[in-house]
Amino acid sequence: MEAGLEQLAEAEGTTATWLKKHHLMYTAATRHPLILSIRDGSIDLDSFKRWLGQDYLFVRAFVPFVSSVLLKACRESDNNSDMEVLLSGLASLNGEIKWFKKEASKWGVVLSSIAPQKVNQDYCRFLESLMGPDVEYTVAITALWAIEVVYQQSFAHCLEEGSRTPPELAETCQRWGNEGFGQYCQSLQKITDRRLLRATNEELKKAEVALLRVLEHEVEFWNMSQG
Ligand SMILES: Cc1ncc(CNC=O)c(N)n1
Repeated sequence: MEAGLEQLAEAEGTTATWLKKHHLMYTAATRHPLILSIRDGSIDLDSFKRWLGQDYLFVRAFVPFVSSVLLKACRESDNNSDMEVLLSGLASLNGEIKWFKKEASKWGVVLSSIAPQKVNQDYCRFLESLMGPDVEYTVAITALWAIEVVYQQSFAHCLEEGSRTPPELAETCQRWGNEGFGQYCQSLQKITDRRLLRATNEELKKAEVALLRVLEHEVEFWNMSQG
């Protein structure tokens, strides 16, 4: 088993069980050819720029989604530290949007003229479907954890020993591959596992489906960026 998966499995929570059960999908999302091409230095820079522009639009749509999870936590959570974890995640998106703008200008990507591609629209629509008051906190936080952990595991892979990530892409990999973001993902995973322990069978089903949908959307997002 890979080091990343082993680490996640240590907690032995429901999320770890699901990642093992769906390891093919999980690996497809976290070891996508686009990520492997960053890691081995063969990345086509047009793919990177396409990803950058589309991901900026995604992150703008991601902000209201994270806010909606924060709102659910405030209303439904049995543990008041959840709010602090989610608030820190929301706050870091402020710096992230600024970073996208700076990074785009560095690469000559004009963000104002980028239209979302269909795959991106579909993913954003999926986020919207999770924002309603009818969606349980447990289901929404499962999706949020999955979205974040895919990026954390993908970009951390590009920073591991032996990777040949081009220096001009190091900052991008650091953004999601850094230790702090890893801790944030672990906090989300702990919250998710705690909620899943108390979930009804129906909620468990919905949460597992949400995880799978996230993994599918993430694979599609990388595919779209590769062109
Ligand atoms: C498509 C996608 N998935 C996950 C993330 C990571 N979350 C926030 O930045 C992201 N930026 N884009």
